[in-house]
Amino acid sequence: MAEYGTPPEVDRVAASRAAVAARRARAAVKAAISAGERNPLDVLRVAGEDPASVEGGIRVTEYLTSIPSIGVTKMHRFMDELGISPAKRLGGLGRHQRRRLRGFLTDRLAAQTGRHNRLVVLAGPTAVGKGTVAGHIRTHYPDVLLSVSATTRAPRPGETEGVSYYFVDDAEFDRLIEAGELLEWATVHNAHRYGTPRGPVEEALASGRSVLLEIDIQGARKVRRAMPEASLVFLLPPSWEELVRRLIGRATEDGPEQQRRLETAKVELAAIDEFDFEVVNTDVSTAAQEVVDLMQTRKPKR
Ligand SMILES: Nc1ncnc2c1ncn2[C@@H]1O[C@H](COP(=O)(O)OP(=O)(O)OP(=O)(O)O)[C@@H](O)[C@H]1O
Ligand SMILES: Nc1nc2c(ncn2[C@@H]2O[C@H](COP(=O)(O)O)[C@@H](O)[C@H]2O)c(=O)[nH]1
Repeated sequence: MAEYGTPPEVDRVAASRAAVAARRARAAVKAAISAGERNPLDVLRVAGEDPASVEGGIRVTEYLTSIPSIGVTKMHRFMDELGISPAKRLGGLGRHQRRRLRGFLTDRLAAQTGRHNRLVVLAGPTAVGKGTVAGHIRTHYPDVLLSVSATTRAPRPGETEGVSYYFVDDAEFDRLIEAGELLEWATVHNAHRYGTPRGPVEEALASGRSVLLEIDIQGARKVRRAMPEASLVFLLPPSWEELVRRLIGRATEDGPEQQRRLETAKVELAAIDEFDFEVVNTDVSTAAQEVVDLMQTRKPKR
């Protein structure tokens, strides 16, 4: 039977039905954005992760005009400013275009709600200095809440319960997950579980305080899903050699664990395009200042 194939008109009917279904699905997403039922930043995230998705098929022009308060005239101006061709679909944007569009919308939504990048996620490869930069912020910028994570790993010498981490056993970590008490959690370096307690973060944000999460990249992705308006900052080392030097110099892991972490670091560095901002940690206080600048109520530098 195979040599007979499908009659061309059957193919045409199937293709036109699929096109109608896709058009309807795109219209439904746009209607949900207009009605405020879907966060435009989340739609952009889905399109970036899967260009073949319904979200990926929406034209940028239609996407912008589905956002309340953006009419056709403003849309054309924004497209010019962002350097995006009117023919582009969300799933076809280059990484710089997607970042520019995301930054533009984050600032715009923040200006409308009066809330500016209050939740900042600091992530990056092992030993780049996330903990050091976050600690500097805790000491020098007391207005910022540095979230204290729960972890199943054992305390290291000098670490304090409730300041460094909440050190819990597996049963308690399971309970936290089941009770919905974690905003995100992940198994890091294939070893221990780490999670962000939801309560303190939500309370601080509700009271207008800025919050900093120092977490791994899987966690950053989960926060992006849960809170699309969060700003994701990727902390970079000045060089790969310096990263290795910092990991070995810290001497908190044995040789095989250092090797495992460096393998993970290579994968993590490849995720940089998913982030809104990059900060190079050459000098701790300069890097900390750059991160804090992203939380200020003025328009941040992108
Ligand atoms: N700007 C810097 N210049 C030189 N050394 C630094 C700098 N920032 C951090 N370090 C050092 O690098 C080492 C790693 O830093 P830190 O433990 O903060 O990294 P991390 O990113 O939190 O690591 P992990 O993800 O593995 O927990 C530490 O010894 C720290 O003192
Ligand atoms: N997803 C999450 N990752 C977290 C959290 N708290 C810390 N971390 C990350 O774990 C590694 C290892 O930390 P270490 O203290 O054992 O060296 C590091 O990359 C942290 O950023 C969290 O709540 N969620």
